[in-house]
Amino acid sequence: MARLEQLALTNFRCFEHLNWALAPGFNAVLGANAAGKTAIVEALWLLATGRSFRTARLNQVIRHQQNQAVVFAQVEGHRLGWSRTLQATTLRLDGQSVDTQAQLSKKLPLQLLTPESHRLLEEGPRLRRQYLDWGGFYHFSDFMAHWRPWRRALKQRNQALRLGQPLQAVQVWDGVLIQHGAALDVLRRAYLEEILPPLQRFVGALLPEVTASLSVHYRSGWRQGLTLAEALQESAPRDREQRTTTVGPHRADVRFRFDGVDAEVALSRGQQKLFVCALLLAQAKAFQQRHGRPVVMLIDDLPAELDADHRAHLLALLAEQGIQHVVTATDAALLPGVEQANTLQL
Ligand SMILES: Nc1ncnc2c1ncn2[C@@H]1O[C@H](COP(=O)(O)OP(=O)(O)OP(=O)(O)O)[C@@H](O)[C@H]1O
Repeated sequence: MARLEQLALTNFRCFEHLNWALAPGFNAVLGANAAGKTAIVEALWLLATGRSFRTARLNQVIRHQQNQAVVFAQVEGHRLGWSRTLQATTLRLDGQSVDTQAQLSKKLPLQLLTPESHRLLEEGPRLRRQYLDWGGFYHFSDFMAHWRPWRRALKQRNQALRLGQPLQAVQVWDGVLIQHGAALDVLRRAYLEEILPPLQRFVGALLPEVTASLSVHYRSGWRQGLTLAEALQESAPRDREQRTTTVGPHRADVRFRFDGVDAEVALSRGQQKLFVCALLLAQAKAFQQRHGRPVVMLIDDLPAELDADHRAHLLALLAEQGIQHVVTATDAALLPGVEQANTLQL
């Protein structure tokens, strides 16, 4: 069972030292405002993804007047470490330095729900692509073998366009871009097809009052009916004019509709949050089916915008799916079933 066993923080945000042993199921973090609940969720997310959902400037996580923040976790016996000095980030796995974030991410499949999670539906496609690529990364062993060269080629091509280099210097990247970009598109489509049945089931369970039928609309990032090669050919004059690559998997999107109406319009804010839960649970299910072990789910400020019944329902679903979860709240009374949880009181 995928299990986060221990978390230790040193000079991370408001914590000088924190050491917490986690339980396999329900873990609750309780504390007043500014006690550091979100900091705990942030630390785990940093370890698993290399990114903070609060800031792009990672130095901010270093405790004031200190010069290094360290996050350590034990996951299924593996020791994962992330540390940040004012100059650099260092990653460690089982005592050895590692070069890529992906090596840590593979060991700690985390999902995150925060009071901002409805942005997945409301904002532009970037977060929805991240959602898709979280899936691709864990679901297909060759995903990174396509993603890395594709991303590098895209960066170089955009650089050539930005510098106004001759057509030849731009198109020299097209072969790699097309080969790996088209492969990514196939994987993203395949992943969506796989998560649709569990998504429909979880929507039924969490939003029983919604009778409208759900449909998923994927867009590759280039005009339908064209291959990526044809689309790049067609967009060449526009790319030169805009000095960037205007078509490709970096422009992909996926939209969710209920009876043809976009989810962010058809659903209330609370329902949107539950729908995002269903999206995460569908991924968790696909992960479990593929790897035979569950993900770990982080829920920061569960009470925000969910009423008591829906909170209870969501927690029951997580328990039923065998998903280890870390849930924060200001008050124990807001977390149904908290008596059975492993609780960290800040
Ligand atoms: N680099 C830092 N060094 C020291 N303290 C910090 C640092 N960054 C943030 N803090 C403090 O850490 C505290 C914890 O904030 P955090 O947002 O994690 O708390 P929280 O329990 O999630 O609060 P809320 O319930 O209000 O969302 C805040 O008081 C903040 O000012």
